[in-house]
Amino acid sequence: MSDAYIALEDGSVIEARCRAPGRTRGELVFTTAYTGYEESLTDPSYEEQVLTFSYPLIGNYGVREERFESDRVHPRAAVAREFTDDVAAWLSEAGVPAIDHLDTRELVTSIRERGAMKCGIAAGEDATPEAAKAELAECKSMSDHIDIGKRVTTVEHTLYEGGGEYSVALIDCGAKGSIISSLNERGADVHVLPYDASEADVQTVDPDVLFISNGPGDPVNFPNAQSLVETFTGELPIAGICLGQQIVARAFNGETEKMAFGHRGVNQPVKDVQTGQVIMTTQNHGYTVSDPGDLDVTQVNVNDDTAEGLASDDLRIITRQYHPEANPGPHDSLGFFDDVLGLVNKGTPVTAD
Ligand SMILES: NC(=O)CC[C@H](N)C(=O)O
Repeated sequence: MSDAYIALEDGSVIEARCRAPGRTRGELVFTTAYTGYEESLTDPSYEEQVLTFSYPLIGNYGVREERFESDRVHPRAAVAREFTDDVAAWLSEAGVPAIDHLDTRELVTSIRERGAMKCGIAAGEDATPEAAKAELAECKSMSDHIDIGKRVTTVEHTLYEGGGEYSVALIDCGAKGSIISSLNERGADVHVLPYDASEADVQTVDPDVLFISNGPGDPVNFPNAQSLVETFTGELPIAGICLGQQIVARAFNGETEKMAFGHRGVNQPVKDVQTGQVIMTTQNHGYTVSDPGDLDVTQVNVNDDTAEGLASDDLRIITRQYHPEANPGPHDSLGFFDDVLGLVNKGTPVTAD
């Protein structure tokens, strides 16, 4: 008798071992990253998702809080071939179900073939296949989580000081901590503002840059951040990462769409359209910019040609679909933060009339 089950949208129910008990549901996604489980498990972009690690052994270098990207675990559950006791204890304490001892190669293959699926999990002494199926029956699609921003944003304006050379207003749609520290390290004070901050809230901090963070779910569900971009275009340089790129694109008449299974890993090759240079990037997204609207596509994914970087030189706008802050992952793209702050000294654009 197993003590854990995961029920998938394709009708299958897979037996597993309980490593942290509980019942839950979410969109089943996978990451191919072989390191960085602490960063991924605390990345707010995974809210409402169940994270499967394709790398088989998760936890082999322990659990250290200084590597966390936020103050809590965000995926609703975690799945691996084998979790170490450290990770199992951490997730148990956090109240986040974890299951292992299942064939994650098979699971990842079926996500690749069918696309990200809804799933239900039951783990613990009283777990049954029926309980996992009952969770699945309650699972909403990612786009239907219309209030997802509220669950991951800061409640109030918080200042992270970085020396005061620049001032950045970061609209927190579920920001990773290392975006803040990457800006702090370059001399920028970062004012983290709630995802529903008003135009006046932004004006109050008198920023040099408006920055839209990463975050979970469908960019359609972040209309306030989109209207801030529309309001401050031309007035301030604007930057965005991941969900931030998608929101900025939508503000410029662009479109976003859901991908089959998304990009989640630390070895996604990205090519700069102008220079032809390829860098390795960290990614975690299930939506993509299908139409850049009035912005230029400056970088593309080498595997599938999707938009990885957008810009408008005149309007001082620069975004990335991948995670330049890495954590986990290669540091090829840290220069993005220098480029963003470099926009400040370019001065206000001359508007054509
Ligand atoms: N990391 C992110 O910001 C994720 C963006 C968005 N939630 C997506 O899945 O595409």
